[in-house]
Amino acid sequence: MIPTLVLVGRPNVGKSTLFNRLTKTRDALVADQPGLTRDRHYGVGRVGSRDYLVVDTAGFDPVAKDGIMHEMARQAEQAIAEADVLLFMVDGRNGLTPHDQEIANRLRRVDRPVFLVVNKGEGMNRAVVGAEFHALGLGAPLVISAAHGDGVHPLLDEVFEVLPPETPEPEGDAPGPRVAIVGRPNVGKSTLINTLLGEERVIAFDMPGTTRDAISIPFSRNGREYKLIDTAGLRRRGKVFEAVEKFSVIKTLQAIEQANVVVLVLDASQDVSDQDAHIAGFVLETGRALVLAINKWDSVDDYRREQIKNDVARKLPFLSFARSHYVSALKSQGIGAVLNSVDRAYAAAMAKLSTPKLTRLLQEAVVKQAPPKVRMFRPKMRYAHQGGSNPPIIVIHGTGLEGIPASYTRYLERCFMEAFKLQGTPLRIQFRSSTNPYSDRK
Ligand SMILES: Nc1nc2c(ncn2[C@@H]2O[C@H](COP(=O)(O)OP(=O)(O)OP(=O)(O)O)[C@@H](O)[C@H]2O)c(=O)[nH]1
Ligand SMILES: Nc1nc2c(ncn2[C@@H]2O[C@H](COP(=O)(O)OP(=O)(O)OP(=O)(O)O)[C@@H](O)[C@H]2O)c(=O)[nH]1
Repeated sequence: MIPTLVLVGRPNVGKSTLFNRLTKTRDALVADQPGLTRDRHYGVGRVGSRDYLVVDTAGFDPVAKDGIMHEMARQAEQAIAEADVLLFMVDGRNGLTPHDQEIANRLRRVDRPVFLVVNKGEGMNRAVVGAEFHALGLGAPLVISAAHGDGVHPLLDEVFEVLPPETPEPEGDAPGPRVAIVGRPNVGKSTLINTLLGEERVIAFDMPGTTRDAISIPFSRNGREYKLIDTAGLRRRGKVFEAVEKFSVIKTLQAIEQANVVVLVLDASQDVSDQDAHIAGFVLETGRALVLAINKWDSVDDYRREQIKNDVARKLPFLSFARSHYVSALKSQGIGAVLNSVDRAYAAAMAKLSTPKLTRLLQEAVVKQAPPKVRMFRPKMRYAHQGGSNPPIIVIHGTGLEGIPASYTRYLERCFMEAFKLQGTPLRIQFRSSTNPYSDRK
């Protein structure tokens, strides 16, 4: 399971600066997508081969009793409860404040590793800056500069030191794609899961009391196998499944990370909300294959149906690669079609793209439309090969590729998607430029 790092600290200590730095690595993989707004509080990052989730609990105030501050505190509490590691940030220039003390008191009761991170330490003597924070009783202060990046890698090294080593995917246990059913509260996820699992043969199911970070539930339908990733701690009660935990953004994001294919459930009776858009944006960032299920179709009239179709197209334009289905989880309508699209999206996500075909398509695409000149030079693309699956990654080699605009990258994406008929998965293009223009002339 992807580990979760949660940033806490009073306002202005530099949490969002560190958040941006910790999530920059993976962001860079997603070409600028029109309409995509990122959730500034949840992100993914990678160091070496390890992925992690980062949560910024901006505005966390442990003493707020009501109002918006109270609501934010509640969310921060949930994040703290679900964290694998807490990064408690303080401001090395401002020194220790009573507010820091309060947060420290709260964090001392947490049974998870807490790292005391002293920010804004650039150009200062680390031992001196850190000294007064020893008094917080949260271990040795780690002095960093989030703005400049100093000390951030050593911090991550220490974090990964205390985390359990990466467990390989439990492959081989059951065949078929891992599917995550996600969406904001009340859109009908549990109903959909019950429709899927209730009717179908559930091959095996772990009963209560099993591990916290289980579990995928294998099931089969029409002779095909799937593994449903459990986002809410499902428990079987009689014939139906019940979620033991309430909606959790962190669990949702972890499920997306673990999935091969995500089914994003939207509620046809409601407009697309920021929360829908943020979950959708996260799916795109992780590169998972995607199917849209617009649920509660039974409850809306024709006028509303047109409205919601337009709303989805307008607010989630970056999901146009995914197939949409209009379903009723309650009445079990349209569910088979969703699973057919899951199969297709999975096949596309895992497609094998041959080097000769990729290179030929690349050359054809360039002939049809050459990349724009960057300063004086026209980028030269020589060949392409596949660099990964789920999402398929196409690596293009050549010279002068650094300045290729996102719009041209999207043009190439479209060419490849059409030629290989890749429906339901995003595609990533990476450029490898040789600095020496002669080096790859054989
Ligand atoms: N000198 C210095 N300033 C920094 C550093 N990191 C952040 N800052 C500055 O500190 C201020 C607050 O940074 P933010 O990242 O917005 O702080 P925050 O903790 O997210 O604040 P809230 O969103 O209010 O919770 C900004 O003006 C940053 O430019 C650093 O490493 N050194
Ligand atoms: N009319 C109609 N109602 C539905 C449909 N699917 C779900 N509902 C209703 O929507 C409500 C929420 O459904 P849930 O399945 O609990 O939604 P959820 O997304 O799991 O909600 P959380 O557990 O809060 O995340 C319930 O009252 C369902 O009966 C549908 O296809 N049509």
